[in-house]
Amino acid sequence: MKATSIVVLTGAGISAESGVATFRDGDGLWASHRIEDVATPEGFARAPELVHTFYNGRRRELADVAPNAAHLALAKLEQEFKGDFLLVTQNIDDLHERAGSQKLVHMHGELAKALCANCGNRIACASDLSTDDVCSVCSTPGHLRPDVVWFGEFPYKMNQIENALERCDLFISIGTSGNVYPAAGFVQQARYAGARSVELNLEPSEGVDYFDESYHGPATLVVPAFVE
Ligand SMILES: CC(C)NC(=O)[C@H](Cc1c[nH]c2ccccc12)NC(=O)[C@H](CCCC/N=C(/NCCC(=O)O)S[C@H]1O[C@H](COP(=O)(O)OP(=O)(O)OC[C@H]2O[C@@H](n3cnc4c(N)ncnc43)[C@H](O)[C@@H]2O)[C@@H](O)[C@H]1O)NC(=O)OCc1ccccc1
Repeated sequence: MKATSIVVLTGAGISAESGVATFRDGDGLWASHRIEDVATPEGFARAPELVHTFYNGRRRELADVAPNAAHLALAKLEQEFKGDFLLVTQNIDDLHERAGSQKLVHMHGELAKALCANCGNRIACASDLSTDDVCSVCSTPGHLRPDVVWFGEFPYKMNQIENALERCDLFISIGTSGNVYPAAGFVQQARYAGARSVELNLEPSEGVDYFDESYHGPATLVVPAFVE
């Protein structure tokens, strides 16, 4: 792999063949749920039970899915690549970790964690959350929420991500539709830094014209083919 510093961005498409729903495909999450109700702080304030049901369901599903060849190919690339490497995922599932990825940031949070909206305490979360749950630090009930970034909220690890984008000479975007910012703007930031940009996706994304190269097909085929 002719590169000295790589940034990889992944979206729901990389987990689709593992059986994790995407957002915008026909049977995607946004086809059966309103973003305003389940993925905004306002929605959580209005009807926290509805939000807990949405994320509890997605957390339970993780027990029935496993990393696929695309997740495994990225973990192998990370291990073998001698240069700087950062995997930035928009996904809140834990399939990258289970595939062995370590140089990984979840810019939109993780289902495997809960956050107290009152005191900011973070805890590991492997079971359902409810409004009866009490924070072990501030001992107040009803403030524990999924540790995910909702619309209108600031994504996580943005400084680390932007530093890596400024340094990278290869930017690879996998399984994302390029609809949601700031992630959808990373390709421009990488190009501005002089990086070669590559899209690996089932179909052309919203931002396909920003990429130097694009290879379209199922992630389990195009990702191993590109990184090996
Ligand atoms: C709708 C959109 C227009 N709105 C936004 O972008 C908003 C507002 C906004 C900010 N800046 C803007 C600029 C212009 C316009 C709007 C904005 N952004 C925000 O609110 C963000 C916070 C957004 C985070 C929201 N939370 C998510 N997820 C966590 C929760 C949860 O998971 O429930 S977003 C969620 O949807 C996003 C899109 O999903 P994708 O992963 O791309 O999935 P999708 O289904 O859309 O596409 C799947 C793709 O895979 C492909 N595919 C399918 N199967 C396969 C397959 N088998 N193989 C390969 N590919 C496949 C398909 O072809 C498709 O292309 C992901 O980010 C995902 O995490 N916060 C913020 O901006 O803070 C301030 C700021 C500004 C600048 C700099 C710093 C801070």
